[in-house]
Amino acid sequence: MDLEHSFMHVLDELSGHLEQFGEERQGGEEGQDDAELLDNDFFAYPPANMPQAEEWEWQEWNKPEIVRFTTDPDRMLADNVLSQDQCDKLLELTKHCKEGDGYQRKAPHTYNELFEGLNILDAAKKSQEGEVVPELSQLYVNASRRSRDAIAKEFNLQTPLYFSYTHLVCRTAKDVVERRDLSHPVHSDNCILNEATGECDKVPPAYTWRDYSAILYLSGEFEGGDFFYAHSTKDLSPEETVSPKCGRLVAFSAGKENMHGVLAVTKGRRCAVALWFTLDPNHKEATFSMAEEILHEIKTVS
Ligand SMILES: O=C(O)CCC(=O)C(=O)O
Ligand SMILES: [Fe+2]
Repeated sequence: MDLEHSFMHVLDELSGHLEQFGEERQGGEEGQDDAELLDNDFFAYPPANMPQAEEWEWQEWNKPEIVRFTTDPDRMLADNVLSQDQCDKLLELTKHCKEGDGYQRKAPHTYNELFEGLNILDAAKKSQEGEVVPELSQLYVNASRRSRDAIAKEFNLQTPLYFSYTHLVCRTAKDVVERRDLSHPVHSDNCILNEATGECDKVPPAYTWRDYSAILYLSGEFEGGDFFYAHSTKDLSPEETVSPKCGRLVAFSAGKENMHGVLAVTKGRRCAVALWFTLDPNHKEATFSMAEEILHEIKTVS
């Protein structure tokens, strides 16, 4: 076992034991200093008094790198959250995305691109029906959890961060020569912007319970499609742009302090896992646990 793997092994054990609160931690590889491992580890989060993931397959995962903390404490960016192989597998899963999925109301996306999605429960159900290899849906779950844990740790959250909606999405350029539109107009994820006044009202039909948002990108093999933060609710021009690439996670608090959008995807297909989180247990995504249960059942039966 190399160092990275033995390290992950120790954490694997640890996560299992933390789950049963108060239980003594066991094991650790011979010759390694546990305290040091914990100090150095990106995933010493969540602390013992918070809910832990049930089955967490650490071994496959690289250690992510926080590459940039902008001057804004409400924003983070991490690379290496997924390996190339994991991105490729999730891209394989995007073949099951459905056009327009996830938007009952008028979708905000441009007509000049095809928008497709697959939510976490539909992915698990497809595995149950034998349409999708279970490993792919499990990877979708694990990648989402890993993103959630990274965000909670980096934003130093003291209460649990719950999934509120999880969506594997792709935006594919159509054959349109001149584009002046955005792939996704500037918006906030929990309030409705009134462009005339610059007010962003945190009232229904906005998803007012969303506290944090994240996008985990699966590739950079397309043209256009940069994510950007706008200056403010009154100046929607890009302040800071981020180019998607495999394993890059962008995350931010979901309010008006982080107005954001996506530049036009002018060529190719841009896929990502879009994640929204809440601190309010009443708005916890029930479908996430349902997906986990289905996948657990599949594993137990097979
Ligand atoms: O895909 C992205 O980079 C951002 C998408 C977004 O902001 C959203 O779906 O609310
Ligand atoms: Fe958004």
